[in-house]
Amino acid sequence: MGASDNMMTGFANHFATQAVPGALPVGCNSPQRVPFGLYAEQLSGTAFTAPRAENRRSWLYRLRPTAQHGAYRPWQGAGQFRSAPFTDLPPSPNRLRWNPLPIPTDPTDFLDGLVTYCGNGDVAAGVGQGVHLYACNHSMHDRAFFNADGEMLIVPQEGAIRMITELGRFDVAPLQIALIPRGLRFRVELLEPTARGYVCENYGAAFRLPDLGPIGSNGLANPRDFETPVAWFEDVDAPVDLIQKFQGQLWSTRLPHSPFDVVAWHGNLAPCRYDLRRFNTINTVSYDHPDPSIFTVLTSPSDTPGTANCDFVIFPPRWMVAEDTFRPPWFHRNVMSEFMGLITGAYDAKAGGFAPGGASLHNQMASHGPDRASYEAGIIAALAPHKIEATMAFMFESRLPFSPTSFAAQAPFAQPDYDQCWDGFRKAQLPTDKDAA
Ligand SMILES: O=C(O)Cc1cc(O)ccc1O
Ligand SMILES: [Fe+2]
Repeated sequence: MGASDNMMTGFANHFATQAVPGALPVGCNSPQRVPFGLYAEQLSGTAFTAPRAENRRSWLYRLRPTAQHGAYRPWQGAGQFRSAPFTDLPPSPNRLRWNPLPIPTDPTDFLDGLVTYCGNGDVAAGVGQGVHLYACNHSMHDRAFFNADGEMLIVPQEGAIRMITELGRFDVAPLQIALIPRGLRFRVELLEPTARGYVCENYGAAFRLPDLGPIGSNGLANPRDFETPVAWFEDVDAPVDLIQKFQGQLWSTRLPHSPFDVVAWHGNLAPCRYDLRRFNTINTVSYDHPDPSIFTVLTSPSDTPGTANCDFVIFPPRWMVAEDTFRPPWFHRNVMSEFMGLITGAYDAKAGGFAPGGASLHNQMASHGPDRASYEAGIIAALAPHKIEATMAFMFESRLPFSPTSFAAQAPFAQPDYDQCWDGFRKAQLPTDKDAA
C-alpha cells in the first residue's frame, strides 16, 4: 500500500479513525479503561475555552503515554533553523532575492536541511512566523521532530516526501502542500534522492480557509479537497531521538520506542494535504488586475480583522482575459510584507532572476512590481485571451515586516544586484507646449 491511499476529506473536519478495530472509544473521550490498555491523550491546538468555531483538539489513543520520557537537553543540530525575533541584523527596507537553495552533498535530512531565511513577530508572543527553505538528500532515521512554537506549512518544490505523523502518514509532492499542527510529532522520508521546498512556520493563529464574501459559498480552495490521513502506527521498540523546538531553541530526548504509536484518534486537529492544482482560481473577466488576495489559499488571522498574520497566496495557471489592462502585477508599495517562492515555471512579474527554488522578499512599503523586461512586454502584449501555464508561484504575506537572518542576507546564493531589474525605465513624456499648440 502507498502511504497516501487512505485519506479522509474536509478541512478541519471532526474525524474519527482507528487502525485496529475496536481501538477507538465510543461515546466518550476518556473511559476508565481504554480498549486494549491504550492510553488516551488530548492534544490541544487552541485554548480549552476558545470559541467553538475556533476550537481545535484531538484525542489520541496510543501504546504508551507521551508523558513517559526523560528530560529534554539542548540539541545542537539543525544549526540554520532559527526563530524570531531576529535581531542579528537591523530589519532591512531593501528588496532581496535569492537564487535556488543549493541541494547539499553531505548526508542531510529534512531537519538538518532547514535554513531560515527570515521571520517576524516573536515565538514567545505567539505572533508572526519563521520562513524557511529545506534542501535534503536523506530521510529522517531514528529521529522525530515536533514544533512547540508553531504549525508548519510545508510547500515542496522538488522531490516528493512522505510525512510520517502521529495521526497517520501521507505523501506530498511538488504542487501539493502539507499542514502540520503545532506540537504534532513527525518525521520526513524522501521518496526521491533529493528534496527541496519552503516552510512557513506559523507562530500565530492556525491557518484556516479565508472567508469568501461576495464570491459565495464555493471557490478558491474548496474544503473537500483537503485530505487527512487515517490512523496508522508503528509498533517499534528501538531508540528514537525526539527533537522539539521550544521558544526558539532545539531540545532532544531519547525515547526507547517509536513516538508514532497512535492506534486510533478522533478530533479536528490533524495534519492535512492539499493539491494546489485543485484551487478554483477566480479573477477578472472584464478589466484591471485584482489584488492578489483573490488567490488566498489559507489565512492565519491576526487580532485586526482583515489584516493577516500570514496569508498563503498562490499564483496558479489561469486564463488572462482582461481588456485594456496591463496584465502582469502592477507596481505597488504594500503595507503588508511579501515573501515569495516559486515552485515551478516562470512568474509573470519577473522575466528573469526568480527561479524555482529561489525566493524574494519585499518588505512593508518597498517599491516593487514588474521588472523592466516584464513591464515592456506587458505594455505591448496583444490582449487576446492568454493562458498562463505550467507555473506555480506563492507568497507568504504578513502584516509584520520580515527580518532576514544574517545567514540568508550573506548567503552566496543571495542576489546582490536585485535592484537592477528595475533599472532603466524611460521617463514618461508629458506633452510640451508645442504639442498643445
Ligand atoms: O509582488 C508580487 O509579485 C505579488 C503580487 C502579485 C500581484 O498580482 C499583485 C500584487 C502583488 O503584491
Ligand atoms: Fe507585491
